[in-house]
Amino acid sequence: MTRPKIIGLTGSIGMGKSTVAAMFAEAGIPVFDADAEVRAMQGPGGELVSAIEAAFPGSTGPEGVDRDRLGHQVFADKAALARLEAIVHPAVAAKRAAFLEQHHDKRAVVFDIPLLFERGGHEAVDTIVVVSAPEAVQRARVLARPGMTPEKFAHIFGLQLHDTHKRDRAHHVIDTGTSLDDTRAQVAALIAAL
Ligand SMILES: CC(C)(COP(=O)(O)OP(=O)(O)OC[C@H]1O[C@@H](n2cnc3c(N)ncnc32)[C@H](O)[C@@H]1O)[C@@H](O)C(=O)NCCC(=O)NCCS
Ligand SMILES: Nc1ncnc2c1ncn2[C@@H]1O[C@H](COP(=O)(O)OP(=O)(O)OP(=O)(O)O)[C@@H](O)[C@H]1O
Repeated sequence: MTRPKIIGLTGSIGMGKSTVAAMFAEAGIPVFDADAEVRAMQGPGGELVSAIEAAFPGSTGPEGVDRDRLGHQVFADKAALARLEAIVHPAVAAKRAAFLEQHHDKRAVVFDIPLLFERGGHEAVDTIVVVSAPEAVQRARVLARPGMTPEKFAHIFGLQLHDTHKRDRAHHVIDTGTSLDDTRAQVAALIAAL
């Protein structure tokens, strides 16, 4: 059976992955958004809410998981983060398989996966695209987000494979340190080349 070419899209915090994923979607390529799937499953009535409440008592409410609160708890505690990942990642993998099934007749799809290198999965894609920007740009973008602090950024930064290593292992790098138009042109050129 033929299947679509799978483009694995990844990049560290604030590098512009979601923005670039939206550019692929605009170009007509279906995008599996791992973060969005997680948010939906953690949202009101979401399928992971009760398992997360059981593992992290008090972390959920009528609106589902309180992500800010849970984030503060797990980003500074590797064992707690591993427990959360053990709940979340198998559910994401199931959604990804269903997405692939749904788009089995397409020529290409994008898997937007923040932790593609860190948690494996890069073997399961046909080509790896890393979004990257200078560290100062990354830092400025992230610190401009509501609720972000230098400490939280430092914790998350330390949990992720360094951008240099991601770029070394990429088949293609999209530079987001420039203008949005320039980035969109890079995405268009990449789609044409693939
Ligand atoms: C802990 C949670 C609730 C915090 O949510 P919050 O909205 O505050 O942060 P957000 O999800 O936007 O993440 C902020 C940054 O941290 C990164 N990040 C998220 N989870 C992880 C992780 N397990 N390891 C390393 N970095 C991570 C994201 O890629 C992003 O760059 C949420 O990140 C979560 O449920 N994480 C576990 C699931 C997971 O691994 N998701 C990412 C891949 S699917
Ligand atoms: N050339 C560019 N390419 C991509 N993003 C850009 C560019 N110039 C500015 N930005 C801005 O940088 C921010 C990147 O955020 P985005 O949510 O896409 O990052 P992310 O890598 O998905 O983050 P996270 O991993 O934390 O979820 C956006 O606010 C976007 O508008």
